[in-house]
Amino acid sequence: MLQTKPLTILEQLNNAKEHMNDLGISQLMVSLVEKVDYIDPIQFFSHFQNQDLIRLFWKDSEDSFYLVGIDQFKTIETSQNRFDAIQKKREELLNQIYSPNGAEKGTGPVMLGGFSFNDTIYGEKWDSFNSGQMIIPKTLLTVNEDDYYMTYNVTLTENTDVDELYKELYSYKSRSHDGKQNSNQQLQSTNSLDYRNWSQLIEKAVGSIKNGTLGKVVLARELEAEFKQPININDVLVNLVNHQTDSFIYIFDQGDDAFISATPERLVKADDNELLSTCLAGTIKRGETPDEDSLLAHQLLNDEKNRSEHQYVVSMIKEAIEPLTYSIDIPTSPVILPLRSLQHLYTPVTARLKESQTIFDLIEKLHPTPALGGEPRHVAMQFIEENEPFERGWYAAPVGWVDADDNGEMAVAIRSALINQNKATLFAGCGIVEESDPLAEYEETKLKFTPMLEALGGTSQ
Ligand SMILES: C=C(O[C@H]1C=CC=C(C(=O)O)[C@@H]1O)C(=O)O
Ligand SMILES: [Mg+2]
Repeated sequence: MLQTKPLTILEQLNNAKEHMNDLGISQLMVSLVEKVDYIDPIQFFSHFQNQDLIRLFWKDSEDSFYLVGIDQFKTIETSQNRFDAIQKKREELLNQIYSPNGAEKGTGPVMLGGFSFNDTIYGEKWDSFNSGQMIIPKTLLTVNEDDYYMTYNVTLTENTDVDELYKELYSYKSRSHDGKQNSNQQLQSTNSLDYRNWSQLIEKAVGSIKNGTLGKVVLARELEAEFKQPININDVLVNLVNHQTDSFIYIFDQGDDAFISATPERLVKADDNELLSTCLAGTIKRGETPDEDSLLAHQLLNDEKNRSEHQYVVSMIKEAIEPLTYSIDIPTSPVILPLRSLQHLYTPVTARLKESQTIFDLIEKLHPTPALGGEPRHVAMQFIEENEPFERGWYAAPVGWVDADDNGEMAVAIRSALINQNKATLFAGCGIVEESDPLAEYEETKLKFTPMLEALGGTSQ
């Protein structure tokens, strides 16, 4: 077969301008894609610090797929009915964007963003976050295994000078960047819900479980940490990439406020009509030695309380997905997913989707799973809203990306932090079932704070 040479960006721009003239319109949004040589995604992200630009970062849990989005080309936001509203606005927007290159997965008018845990979001801390925020960046780097792509999203008008615009697209290459590192970050203080209040909260939940109102509920606490110097997001990213290798890494950096997560939990991945989801619930620490480690793993696999926490998630995901699929594959028992400082019970879910559902339909069905909310879902959500003494914001909510062909992936933003200057608010929660003991659950949240606290430069809690 005759292989045609891919068009250069300049050729694509000229073609798009011609296309616009042919259509007789005065303005056209265009998504241009080119295959490029190796670019380090972490360095690329870091390059744009201190430029007042929104920066978005995504790494998948296999360490094989990265997206780095810089600046906003188009942003869609919602304050209510978040999944449905975003999907409708997205469709409208995509219909107007001309993508002359049949795009590779994760290139072209890709949207990156996230949602809040609840349908609405409140509180000063979360002022610059909406209940749904998806962004098509101006410039996007896509790394898929060994393939590298740049996407440029632009608006052409009658007056656009294509040669000028072409130069502008590449101007980022010559901008200098501030590579200063805060290697000696020092934690000054931390503040979180004290144990007495925590244990009252857990006892209340266990009471509701015993009287049959609830099956399971996930309760969390926030930890406010203050550092000596402003937190350097680039440093945090490097720490997370180095230490949380089996996690998704997600950053939504708006300059003054950044939300960061290094989460092992996938909500949903849509790859053509193949669906992947993950049941992750049930936790124990890692051992100091390989022997202790496997003893702990064995203990976790055979622990009734943790198995019950896990089973709620498996049953709910199965029930939610089954009607949408031709076939679904869920192993009958979980395996261990070891992370750097803790290990989880893990059951992968694979399914073949019946018809093309958008990733937002799937999120709507799945969020929140009983790994983040509880069972029954509405009762658990209400219990959380009435009893947890803080606003979850984007904690435990879907974050990720979707391309124009509906390929995409959403993780659940646990092991996360909201960062503002020298302050960070960290979040960690745990699944409460009938056998839950407040002290053990408190220790579990401590374990879950550790990776992010260490990445921020602190070590103690
Ligand atoms: C809610 C969190 O973890 C969930 C995910 C894995 C294991 C969990 C657990 O064992 O309790 C939680 O359900 C969190 O880290 O904030
Ligand atoms: Mg647990």
